[in-house]
Parts: sequence; C-alpha cells; structure tokens
Amino acid sequence: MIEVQSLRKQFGGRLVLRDLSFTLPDGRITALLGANGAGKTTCLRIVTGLLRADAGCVRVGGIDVARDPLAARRLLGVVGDREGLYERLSVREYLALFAQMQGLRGAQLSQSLEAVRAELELEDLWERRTLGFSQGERMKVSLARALVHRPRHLILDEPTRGLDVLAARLLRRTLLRLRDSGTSIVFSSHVMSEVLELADRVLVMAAGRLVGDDEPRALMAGCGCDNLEDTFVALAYGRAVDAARGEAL
Ligand SMILES: Nc1ncnc2c1ncn2[C@@H]1O[C@H](COP(=O)(O)OP(=O)(O)OP(=O)(O)O)[C@@H](O)[C@H]1O
Repeated sequence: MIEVQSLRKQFGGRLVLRDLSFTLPDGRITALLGANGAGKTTCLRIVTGLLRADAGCVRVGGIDVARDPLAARRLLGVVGDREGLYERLSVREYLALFAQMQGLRGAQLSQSLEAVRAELELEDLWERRTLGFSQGERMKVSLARALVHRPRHLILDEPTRGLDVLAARLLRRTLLRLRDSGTSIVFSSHVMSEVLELADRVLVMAAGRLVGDDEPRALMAGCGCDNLEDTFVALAYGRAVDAARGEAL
C-alpha cells in the first residue's frame, strides 16, 4: 500500500501541490489524470523519493519515503518522465545492473532477467546497446527496469508513451497480471481508452489537488456523463479548477 498524506510543493513561489492525499491499495490499478501542468509528475516524483515535498508525507509499504528513500525504493518499480538509460550498456547489462542493485544474485538474477525478457518481448533488443534506441524501445527498457526485481508497488508516469499498438497491449496485459498477483500500481495517462481498460480507480488532479477520486463508472455517473473523456473534462477544467486558481497561496 502507498499512503500519500497532505503533500504540498511549490516551485519559485507557485504552489503546484495543495494538500494532496490519497491511498493506493495492494492489488489495484489507479490512474492519475490531470491536464498538462496539473502536478501529476511532481506528485509521482515525490512518491518515488526523487523530489522532497515542502510538507506532507508518503509511506510505501509502511516506510516513510523522505526518511528512508533507499528502503522505499527497494519496494518500488518506477518509470519516470525520463527513461534514464545508460547508452553504453546493452539491455541485458543494464537490467542486470539494476537487478543487482536491488540485491538479486546468481540463479535468482538469471531467472528475473529471463522472466522480464520474455514478458516484455525484448529478445531482439537484448544484446544491443541502448544508444540510438527509438522512443518506444527506450520505454520498453525502462519498463523492464521497473519490473525486473518484482516490486510490490509500481509507479508509472505515462508508461505507454511511444509504444506501438502491440507493445502497449503487451504492457496492459502485464499490468493486469501484476495487479491480480497483488501489486499496487499507479500510472498517469492522457489516454482515456487505456484508463478505462486498466484502472480500478481514477484520481483526477486539477491545479495541484484532487477533484475526483472513484471507480471509473462511479466517477462518470457522479458527473452525469456517459464517457470518461467528458467526465475528465468536467472535473479537470470545471468549477473546481477555477476555485483553486482563485485561491491565494
Ligand atoms: N523543477 C521545476 N521547477 C519549476 N517548476 C516546475 C518544476 N517541475 C514542475 N514544475 C511546474 O509544476 C507544474 C506541475 O508540473 P508537472 O510536471 O507535475 O505536471 P503534469 O501534471 O505531470 O503535466 P503533464 O501532463 O504536462 O506531464 C507545472 O506548471 C510545471 O511547469
């Protein structure tokens, strides 16, 4: 479980997160939606320990991320807003390095590498250096890095960006399987069809705070809409955002 409590963050006097709170239970996929600049990446960077909040707290599996980021990172698989590949390493070498940093050795290491290679169909890329990889190829490797140590929690910032149709489908199937085995998953997205297919629950952010938090169908019903896109537009660009913008810092 991931607990986010009263997060607050500002950049240069601009309040980007305003008392943001939510809980991500085990065995559930949560979609984090919001307009450009709503604060999704900032929130996810704080959850993964890459950025410090000005106030508030994040616990991953009971561990306070700000107090013990390394322990928290062992429980997390992360795809951030940048892929962060090492271009001189082959895919195999890169994934082995990260798996070793997560404590995997010997047979366990080999099995984990083999599993992720098969799961994300990385055979053709496996021995290639990542220098020059296409956007979709880079994303596949980044996803493999997030999965290789079988974390209990996955934090994915727009994980299907750049993926072709088959790769995106493969990823969705993988995420559903991981969810069913108890993994807690949160992903940000602007693709409503993908959200509907994957998400057990949808969080909608506007101007740094939550303006929607429910199962997809319940969220739609609450807004009187019959599709998720209209629901999102009503929540993310509706009165709630006007009110937030009008508030003093
Ligand atoms: N390091 C930073 N310095 C200054 N401003 C920042 C920084 N990081 C984010 N911001 C600002 O904070 C706001 C929220 O950004 P964030 O990247 O969290 O949005 P987002 O919801 O992920 O948007 P998108 O959908 O475009 O990816 C934006 O206005 C952005 O310009």
